[in-house]
Amino acid sequence: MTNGIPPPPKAKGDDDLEHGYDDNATLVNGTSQASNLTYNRQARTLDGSTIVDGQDNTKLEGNLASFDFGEGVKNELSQARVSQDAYNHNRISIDRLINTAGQMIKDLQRENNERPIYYPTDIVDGSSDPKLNSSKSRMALIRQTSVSEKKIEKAPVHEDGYTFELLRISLKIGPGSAGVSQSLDKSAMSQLLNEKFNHISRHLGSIKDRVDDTSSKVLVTGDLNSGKSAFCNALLKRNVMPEDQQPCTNVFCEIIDASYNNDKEEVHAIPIGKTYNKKDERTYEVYKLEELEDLVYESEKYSLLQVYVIDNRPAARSLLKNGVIDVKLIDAPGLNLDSYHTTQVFSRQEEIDLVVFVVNAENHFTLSGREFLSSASNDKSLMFIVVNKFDNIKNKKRCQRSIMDQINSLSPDIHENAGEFVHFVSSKDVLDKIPDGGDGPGGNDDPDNRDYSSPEFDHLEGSLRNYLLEKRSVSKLLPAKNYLIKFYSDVLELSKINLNIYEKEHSQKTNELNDINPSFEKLRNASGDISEKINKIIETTSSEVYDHAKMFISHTIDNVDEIELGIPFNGYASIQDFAYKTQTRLQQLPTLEPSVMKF
Ligand SMILES: Nc1nc2c(ncn2[C@@H]2O[C@H](COP(=O)(O)OP(=O)(O)OP(=O)(O)O)[C@@H](O)[C@H]2O)c(=O)[nH]1
Repeated sequence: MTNGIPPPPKAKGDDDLEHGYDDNATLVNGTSQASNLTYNRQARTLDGSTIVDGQDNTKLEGNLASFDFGEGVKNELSQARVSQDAYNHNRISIDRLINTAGQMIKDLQRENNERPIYYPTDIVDGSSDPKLNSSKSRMALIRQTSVSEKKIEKAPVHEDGYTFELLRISLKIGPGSAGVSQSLDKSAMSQLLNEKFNHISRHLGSIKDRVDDTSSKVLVTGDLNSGKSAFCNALLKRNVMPEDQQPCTNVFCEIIDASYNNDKEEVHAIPIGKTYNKKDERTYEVYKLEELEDLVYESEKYSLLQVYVIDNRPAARSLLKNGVIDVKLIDAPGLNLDSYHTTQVFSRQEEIDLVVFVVNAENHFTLSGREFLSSASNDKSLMFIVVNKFDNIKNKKRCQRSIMDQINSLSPDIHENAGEFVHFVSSKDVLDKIPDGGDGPGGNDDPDNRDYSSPEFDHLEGSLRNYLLEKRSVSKLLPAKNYLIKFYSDVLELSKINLNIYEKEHSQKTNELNDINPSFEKLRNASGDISEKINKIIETTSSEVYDHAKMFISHTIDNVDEIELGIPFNGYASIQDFAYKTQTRLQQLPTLEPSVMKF
């Protein structure tokens, strides 16, 4: 077979890595923590009745005993629902905190532009560690820890012992240059701080995308004919994928909820060499769902089939789309020499949250299955093992014991948590109970009156949902939480430092004010006296001027008829002319003129 696969999708944090941002460690840590997950939930490892006769396999007994298919399993789905609610609650809280952080950054930047925020530059020399002082010892350390020299650079520590993480401003400090930072003026520091804020803001945006992303990919792989397609159908409660006794699925099939395709059920076949872009019809060919039967053989032509199906189940039961975790199932071709490498590469993609390995209960682990399991990358080492066709097995206990022994030698981690990760099921039994059409658009299924119940399969589904939720919490919510903790502690520390400085400045200014207060009081009193005197002078002067002017005007008015103006009065007909001439004459009188001008 020549199965080509699309290039592994770019991890969402790659952009940040390309830009050399220092906070990717948070995200990388988050991811790596996922690989260290141990699943020791009480409910799964309770000791109880033994269904295996093993002698030295007490752990196995415990794990298998945890296959409690009685009352406990009946609640598996509702437990998953509770976990989903809890996850959703945490996701919403983190979402809100991201929004608040974004707003806080805007406020800080506004403040920083109006009045530069103080950033502590009294940095203790980070190279003071004697281990790092000589070049010889530095090299030894590098060799010993096999990390790059860059990674062992120490973060600058501030005087009060706090180390900024996200708001760390890397200033070149080395022996003999301890004063470099002090020489940076306030505005240069505030600019550097603004750049930091911008970067954090961008990073918060990408974290938000990750937190809001509800899609999860589950790769279903396993030996040829082990029942991978039947298992996918059993999960979907619907016969979507073609099944056959002969090798059948040769092309990777990604099963997605039809809501991602305008609620249309169809298959998008992506020719080898093309990269799928749903918006660009030149990158794929469209087929009807019924044509899937033929398409799955076309491995020479297609690298991937995007299968859009409608899942009519209520959101809480739907695996493909329930708003908390929307699962995309990938039905892989059976493992053989041709497909082995391709499947390995596929399983390592960052997007794949979980690998489900389907084993045929009749054959146990084949060579390729054993190889796949033992060489699984660290991150995907915790995979689900579905031992299918268990209905065909007569001596079930012997089969279980033998397969568990194989698992123990291949992956002790999985064996340790077998109750969660190993499932003995019959996909056929589940499918046999589904009415024709299942939950598809033409299905005659009444979602409220179904009886698909298969305790083993319900348990498997519940474990699967729980694992995806926990994995998600670790790979998406935890890094976001860590980042937010760092952000808020940095901002808190910066605020404390600034508050401290402003309080100091405040008390210094208050002291200065207290010092100059007596002189100020003296001056104020003196100025009060002076202004009183000035007022008095103004008052007496005005009243004198007023009296004098009044007296002068009265005198002039009293004597106006005594002044010979020499203007004849020619009767009332020409009184206007007489008045005008009199006024002109009066103005010309030398004695009156100065007083008229003055007032
Ligand atoms: N008895 C029984 N038969 C099953 C079960 N699951 C699948 N089968 C049958 O096994 C055969 C192979 O099933 P598929 O689902 O096509 O297997 P597959 O692993 O997808 O096959 P390839 O993709 O070709 O590797 C079919 O005839 C199924 O009906 C099961 O749980 N019990």
